[in-house]
Amino acid sequence: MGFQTPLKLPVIDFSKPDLKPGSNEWDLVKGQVQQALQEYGCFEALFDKIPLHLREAIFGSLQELFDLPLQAKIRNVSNKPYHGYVGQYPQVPLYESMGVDDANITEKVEALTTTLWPQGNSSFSNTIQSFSEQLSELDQIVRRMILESFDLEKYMDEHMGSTNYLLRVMKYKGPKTTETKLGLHSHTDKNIVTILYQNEVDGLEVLSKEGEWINVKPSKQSFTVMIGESLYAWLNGRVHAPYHRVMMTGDKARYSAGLFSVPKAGYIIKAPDELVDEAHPLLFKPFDHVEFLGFYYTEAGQKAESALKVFCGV
Ligand SMILES: O=C(O)CCC(=O)C(=O)O
Ligand SMILES: [Fe+2]
Repeated sequence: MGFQTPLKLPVIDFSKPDLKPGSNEWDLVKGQVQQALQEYGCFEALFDKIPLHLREAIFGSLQELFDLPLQAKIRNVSNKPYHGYVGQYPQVPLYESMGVDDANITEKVEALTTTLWPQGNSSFSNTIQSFSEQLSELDQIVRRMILESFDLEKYMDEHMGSTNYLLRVMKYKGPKTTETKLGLHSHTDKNIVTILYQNEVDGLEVLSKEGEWINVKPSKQSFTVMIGESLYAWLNGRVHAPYHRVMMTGDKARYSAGLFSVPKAGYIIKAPDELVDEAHPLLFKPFDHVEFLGFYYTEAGQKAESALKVFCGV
């Protein structure tokens, strides 16, 4: 029995100062992105555009938020599942999360902040908004690179304009045991691109195509970029949307923040003709993401191995 090196996600550096569309640097990184997304659907991104003080402030804000009394947290309600406050679920007792819709838009974040803190909390709203806005730049760089990789430049404006940003922030209590406990069950994301940022407590695991769980151990400067099923469908299967889960040990709480680019209601996700041919038959009929989510959260949707296939598979 040989010693096996644990699998690791690819690391891609977006910190180069001359990372501009058309530059050699850009094309180099673009190739790495395409390869990582075909193989893993996920990679670790070094991205230094978010100042250190903001990266540190985000965890203070998360702690302050989750320390609020339950009566305050449940005031954040949403008609979309997982966009409001989620917690106290018996299946995942360690997990708690709060969604901030349109987290890059000041007025939206301020309105939610006032719901949670009627007296206001400008440091919270500023931190959440700035973090989301600055991180959305990485989402846009990655998506621009993906579209270029598949020669889909002509869809760039439509694609970029078809999404909103949801910031979902998470707290996983430490289970205070030595054995590992489930923090968040295995799932694929349903959106376009997800970018995760976490405190020093690891726990995220991503399933490789070969069926092995990869422990994600990002550095302090790193973000984890992951493909969701809506992008997988739009690209007619050209990139992978990986299963992932959170497993917790020890007594320290894990805080994480995920910036999700989410297709707008009413926008029909339809694979471009350029990506459909004999070798690549159409995988999914055109669909509305919000209608798909509606199905995903029904009993049939939760039971299905692939809710998307059941909902609109060809
Ligand atoms: O907390 C994490 O790192 C992962 C969260 C996640 O997978 C999700 O919210 O979809
Ligand atoms: Fe996820």
